[in-house]
Formats: sequence, C-alpha cells, structure tokens
Amino acid sequence: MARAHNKQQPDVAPAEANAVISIRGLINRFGRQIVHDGLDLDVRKGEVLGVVGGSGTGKSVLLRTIIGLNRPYAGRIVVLGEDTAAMSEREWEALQQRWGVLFQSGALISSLTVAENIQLPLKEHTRLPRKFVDEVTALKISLVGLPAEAAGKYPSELSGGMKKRAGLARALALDPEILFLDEPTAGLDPIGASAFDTLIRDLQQSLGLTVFMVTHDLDSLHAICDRIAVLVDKKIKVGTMADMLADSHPWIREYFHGPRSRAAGIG
Ligand SMILES: Nc1ncnc2c1ncn2[C@@H]1O[C@H](COP(=O)(O)OP(=O)(O)OP(=O)(O)O)[C@@H](O)[C@H]1O
Repeated sequence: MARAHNKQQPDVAPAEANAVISIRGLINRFGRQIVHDGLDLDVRKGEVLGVVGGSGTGKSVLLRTIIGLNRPYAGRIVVLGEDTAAMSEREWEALQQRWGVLFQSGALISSLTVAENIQLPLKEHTRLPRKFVDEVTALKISLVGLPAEAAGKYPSELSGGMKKRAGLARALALDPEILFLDEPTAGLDPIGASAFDTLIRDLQQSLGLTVFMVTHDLDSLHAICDRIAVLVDKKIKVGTMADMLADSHPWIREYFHGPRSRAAGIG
C-alpha cells in the first residue's frame, strides 16, 4: 500500500479544533498533470461532507490519498490526530481500522457470501470467537436494512442496492469513526438512491460517524450533507448549500443553479 512519506510543510494554517481529517498544502500530480495544487481541507467531527467537482478534478484521488492508496507529491494529512506521513506500519494498520470505505461498485468478493465478506475485516483485524463474529455479522446485516437471508447469498444473487448495503455492512464491520463513500448512489434508481441516502444519514446519526462522501448526486447533497466541498481550480472550496448558492465561481454557479439542480429542488 502506498503511503505518504513526504516532509511536513511549514507556515500552514492550523487544523480546526474539531477536525477529524485535516489536509494542508496537498499536491497530487501524475507526470506533468497536476490534479491538486496546494489543497487545504478540514473535515469536522460528526459531519456529512459531500465532495463534488467536475469529471477528472480529483475527487477519487483525494479520497484515495486520505486512505493511503495514493501517495501525494506533497502536503500534510492528519487523520484522527495522526499525521499519516509519520507513522510506523503498525500505527498505520491501527489507524486504518478506525475508518470504513465503500467503493462505487461495493467491491464485494464474488466468491464469498455476504456474511463472509462482512467477516473479512473482523477475521483480519480481531481475534473474536466464532460465535461473536457471527453475532456481529448478523447485527451489521440488520443495521444496513438487509434481510437476514442475505447472509448466505453471493454478490451475484443481490440487486445493485443490496450489494451497496452489503458493502456498507462490511465498511461498518469494525465500528469505524469515519465512513468514506465513493459515489454511493451511482447506479441506483431514484427511489433506491433516496433510501440509501436516508440509511447513511440514520447510521451517521445513530453511530456518531463522520462521513466523507464523493458524489455527483445533487439529491444526496441536498438531503444529507451538512457541508459541501467543491473541487475547483485544483483546490477545494467548502461551505453550506447556502454558501454554494451564493458563490460566484463559474463552475459552482453552473452546477448549483443548473437544470439538474433545479430538478433536485435546489437552485
Ligand atoms: N494512478 C493514476 N495515474 C495517472 N493518472 C491518474 C491516476 N489516478 C487518477 N489519475 C488522473 O487524475 C485525474 C483525477 O482523477 P479522479 O479519478 O480523481 O477524478 P474524479 O474527480 O473522481 O472524476 P470522475 O468524476 O470522472 O470520477 C484524472 O485526470 C485521472 O486521469
């Protein structure tokens, strides 16, 4: 797994006091293409942050960088108080267990049942007795609104929405503090997407999660996000929906006042 080992940067703004993720001066580049150029971001404890931006602006790269799947060119990333560039492998492994990730596809292993998929992180990172693992699995399955019978099914036997829920159950297996979601409602019909939004909001509130959600879905932004982070000009602008509606940046205006946003009851 790629990890950041770059130098800390001096003279940067301090992190917000209640930030669970704090990013300063992040630069990501691939060859001559600069994706992020001095990006700063604080994600507050207990918020649902929606991350939007045009295609190719680096939403997924940002998520992947925070969780250590992409090594940044420069910058400082502090997650749950830990500087990710200054950690031993053991500390890094411990930190990874404090977040869960749901990728767009659900990323379930097709040869394993739903229960076995959910049990993977439990078996990898804990030494819980078998009976307890089974109990936790059943609890997570019910938490995400899947029927108990789903436990024995293979991913190919599930609908798109059920696969997402199973992926979410796996992301929640280790009781994370932060949930990373990459386009969670992509591929779902509007009713399924809205139900998934509600589920995320309910879980966030009942479990006290901080949610970092990359999305294109204006309905989701409107329905469940406390704040919105927009990737523009290789940096990030953060604010409430009201802030975004008042912003004069051309892309932000177009996005939040365009026809799709009016359809979502926003612009
Ligand atoms: N491993 C990589 N090697 C080279 N270029 C990459 C790599 N990963 C991402 N990129 C480039 O970085 C840019 C940002 O990619 P990213 O997937 O983060 O965009 P995005 O904002 O999530 O886009 P979309 O909304 O279309 O999914 C793109 O131009 C992409 O081609």
